[in-house]
Amino acid sequence: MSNTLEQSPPTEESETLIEVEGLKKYYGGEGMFSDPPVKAVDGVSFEIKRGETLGLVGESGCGKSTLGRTLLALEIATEGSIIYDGTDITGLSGTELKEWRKNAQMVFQDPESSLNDRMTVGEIIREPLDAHSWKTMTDRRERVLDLLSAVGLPDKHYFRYPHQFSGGQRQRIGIARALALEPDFLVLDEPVSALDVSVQAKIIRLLEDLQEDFNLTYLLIAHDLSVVRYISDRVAVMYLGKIMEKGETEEVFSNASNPYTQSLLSAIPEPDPSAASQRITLSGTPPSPSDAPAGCNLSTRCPAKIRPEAYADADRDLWQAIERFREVVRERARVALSLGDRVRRRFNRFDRFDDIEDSRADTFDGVEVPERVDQQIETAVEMVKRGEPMEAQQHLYTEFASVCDHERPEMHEVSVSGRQSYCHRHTDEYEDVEPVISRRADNE
Ligand SMILES: Nc1ncnc2c1ncn2[C@@H]1O[C@H](COP(=O)(O)OP(=O)(O)OP(=O)(O)O)[C@@H](O)[C@H]1O
Repeated sequence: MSNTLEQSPPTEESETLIEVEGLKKYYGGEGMFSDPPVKAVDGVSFEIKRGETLGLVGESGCGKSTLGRTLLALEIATEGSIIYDGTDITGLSGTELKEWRKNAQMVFQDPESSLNDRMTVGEIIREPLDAHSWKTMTDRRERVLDLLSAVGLPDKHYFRYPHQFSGGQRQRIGIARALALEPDFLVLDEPVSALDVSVQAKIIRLLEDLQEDFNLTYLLIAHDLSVVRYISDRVAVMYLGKIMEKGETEEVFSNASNPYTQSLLSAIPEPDPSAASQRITLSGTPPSPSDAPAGCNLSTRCPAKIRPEAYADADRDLWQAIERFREVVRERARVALSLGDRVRRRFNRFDRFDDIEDSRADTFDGVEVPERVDQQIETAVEMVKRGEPMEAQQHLYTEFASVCDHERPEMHEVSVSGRQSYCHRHTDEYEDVEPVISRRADNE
């Protein structure tokens, strides 16, 4: 690589480049009569050290891209701080923000749509330099040529158009453009997931080489856990806007502590079928980020959920049916009743929720239901039928809820290297995650 790409001489630097504290990004919900906000990122804290790669994993919709965009100040944080090299960037605006933006760039998932097909490759890579009036036109042209060579593309591509290239080449162009202003930090948002497997390996190698050459710091967002494991120094696992576990990559992959991480990792196919490990499934579907549970975010699906004393030894199928039924009632409680509904309710003529009987039959089909449970369910069903689903929800909550439903866990340190996990079970008061999950898998 030529001298024009050299970084400025090292100054006295702290080891941490980015420190995020209590960061939230909510969409909507500001108006008095508006729907509740979408809590895409809901209070996350972590740091990224200079020159390292932090992998960010989690199911689709858990808030990874929003977090990445907020770190680049492409979204305005709702709350919390992002200290970048000593400066809180959530307070920047105008020229200060424009100036700061040189430091941090994004590489997008889809090289098909992220490049402007009407511009030549040279213009695409040069655009950020033009926007920042970087040096002279001749310097800019030279820099683009250096960047092309840095990402493994020949000079002759300068005057071609993106549609003339393969997916891998287009991603190289995207990377060159992201590097144009000599950033220290890149958010790589699914940088290889749209590419063929053979091309993926080459792009990953390129990203590694560039990181070393320019001492780059990466946040790597990816759903392919093997890519994350390969390239990341540390990993953060997200679920419904929260970080559930974070720590050194190998530790998280080989010895996860959080029930969510364990479930996510158990879905990776085992290369050696004889060593088949247990698949840990989460029940139900993820709640909406505009209606997250009040306690632990995972409480509606957790395979290691703490149960109230009276149900500690309940059969797994029975417990899952109870949780599912609570979800059914919760859904009914979300339905806004019309004026007519409310009048009918007043005159005991309300029948809109009579189908709750069918839902109950479906949910408990084939499950042996003890009398105590049956009575509680019956009371709740009657309440729902009367048009009082919120009361039914509260009734079930009183009988079946635990600390997981009503209290947010804390981040607990779970290893000597400082790995942290967000779960009530990491306190002395409760049994550890592991034995609970395996006992429940054996159906107790
Ligand atoms: N501009 C927006 N306005 C409203 N809601 C949004 C906006 N952007 C994202 N969301 C919502 O925020 C939540 C998190 O979305 P986000 O794209 O960050 O998740 P993700 O983990 O990156 O998902 P994926 O892996 O599918 O890209 C989703 O429920 C999404 O619908």
